[in-house]
Amino acid sequence: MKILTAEQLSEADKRTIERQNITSEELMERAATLVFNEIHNRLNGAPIPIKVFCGIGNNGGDGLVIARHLIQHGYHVTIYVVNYSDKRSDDFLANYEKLKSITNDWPQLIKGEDNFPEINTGDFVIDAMFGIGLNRPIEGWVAKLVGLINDSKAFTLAIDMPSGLFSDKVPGNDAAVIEADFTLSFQAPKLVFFLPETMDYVGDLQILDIGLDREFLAEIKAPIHLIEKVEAASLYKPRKTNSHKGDYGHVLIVGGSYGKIGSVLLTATAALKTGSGLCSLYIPECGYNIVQTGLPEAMVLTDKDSEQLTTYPEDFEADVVCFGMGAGTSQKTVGALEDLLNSVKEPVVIDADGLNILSNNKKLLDLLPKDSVLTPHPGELKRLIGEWQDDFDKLEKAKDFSKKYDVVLVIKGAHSFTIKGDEIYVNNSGNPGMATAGSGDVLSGVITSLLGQSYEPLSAAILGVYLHGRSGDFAASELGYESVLAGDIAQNIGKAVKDLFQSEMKDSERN
Ligand SMILES: NC(=O)C1=CN([C@@H]2O[C@H](COP(=O)(O)OP(=O)(O)OC[C@H]3O[C@@H](n4cnc5c(N)ncnc54)[C@H](O)[C@@H]3O)[C@@H](O)[C@H]2O)[C@H](O)CC1
Ligand SMILES: [K+]
Repeated sequence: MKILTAEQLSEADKRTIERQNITSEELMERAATLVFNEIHNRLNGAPIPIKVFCGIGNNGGDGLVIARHLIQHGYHVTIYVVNYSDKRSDDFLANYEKLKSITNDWPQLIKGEDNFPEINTGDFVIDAMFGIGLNRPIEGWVAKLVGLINDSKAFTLAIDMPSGLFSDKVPGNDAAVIEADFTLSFQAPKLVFFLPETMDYVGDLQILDIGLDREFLAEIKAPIHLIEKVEAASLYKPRKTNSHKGDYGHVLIVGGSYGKIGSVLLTATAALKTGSGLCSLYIPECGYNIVQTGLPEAMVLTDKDSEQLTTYPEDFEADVVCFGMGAGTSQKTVGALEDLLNSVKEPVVIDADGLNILSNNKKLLDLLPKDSVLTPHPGELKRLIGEWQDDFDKLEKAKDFSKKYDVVLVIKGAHSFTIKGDEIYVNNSGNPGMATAGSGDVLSGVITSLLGQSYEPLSAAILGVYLHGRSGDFAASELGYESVLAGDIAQNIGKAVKDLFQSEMKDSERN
């Protein structure tokens, strides 16, 4: 799904009005009615106090439409007009008028702190103050009202965007932003819903298809995509009936050191579970028995050093090589990576200590084969690309890095970001149970396996990240977040692959 900017959405709005020959008021009615349906489906007539806070623009107009439908269906609704300006939009005014025919309870006008209502924890708050039209931080008494809503701990549903959140920048420290429990957003997700600095304001997210012009949406150039099941499934390459293990790649996993042999075991397990035909490991001698016992399906070669990697087996023929997990950063292991990069011409996967070695020896970056996949977590990324001011700046620096070294970057996080040049793919599978030791080693194994199975590097990264998250979702639905171990993620890869072609999951599997 394309992630769009506020400008692109406003343009889509205009085109829709032209091409569908409808008024903007009709579009607002359509969008806000969909929101009402979602609320009604969930509340099912419950007599809880609903407080709708409407701005004076079109986000406020949406709020008025939602309130009208709620009142008509017998809900206990109080409407507040947050009068931060007297310049009301036409569609706001039209819907303000429409209220007259259905209720005698006129909206309460808030012009300052004196008009603030009491908000109780048990209230249901609808935030329709600002949407994509916010163009400067919320200030003064409106900011205080945002604080009052947040402090109330009332369940808060944000319409289109939590008020105070911009679509294209991170709000400053101490900025007033609604901390929504749920956000119902129109037509396309906005980037800030997925960035570490802003995602917490959004709560649970649902995108409503409000029927904006299909042709326009299909044509519009969007360098940022949200990756969900359909997008992941479109990358998948089915297996041929008439095939053998040689068709699915031979991966070589290079890593491990004394006390950290488990990492390579996890990577190798994940590679085999993702479908690699053959899996070999190159590890220090101390890991030989551990790997041979723990994973009989894998083949093992050992370095002459018993505790760390010092060389790379140059004439070993593998389809893809992965380097780094548990390897340590000793000078001898730097030499091993240098040997590897001097002998391998196909894209490699570099993770963990492999990334730390690259950060400490920047000249090695120039040896990376084109389209190699690097999978840093934020700490490793900082060492690679330097400090950033905020998440938008981070993405710019990451894009520059990807272009400079011609590599695919996977920035791991709650929503992992896969970056190649100017293209960004935001992953939407996974859960907090996956924040556990070895989870990244499993991811490297999945991506390496896909590369070995002839997936293009970018596709291998995007699909690998999605499958890894989805495997974690299956593990968490069975075990609970706290009990998910990295090995459980690897054990569920098969379910994640099968699930690519199954329709929506049952509620019991949802996290
Ligand atoms: N795009 C769609 O698919 C649809 C969107 N709808 C809704 O419309 C809003 C956007 O409405 P708009 O009137 O452009 O902006 P807002 O309501 O977000 O803001 C109103 C107005 O406020 C001024 N302003 C901006 N920042 C501040 C500030 N800090 N303090 C005071 N005033 C401020 C500015 O002039 C804005 O124009 C979208 O989010 C949807 O909810 C349609 O209803 C359906 C289709
Ligand atoms: K809002």
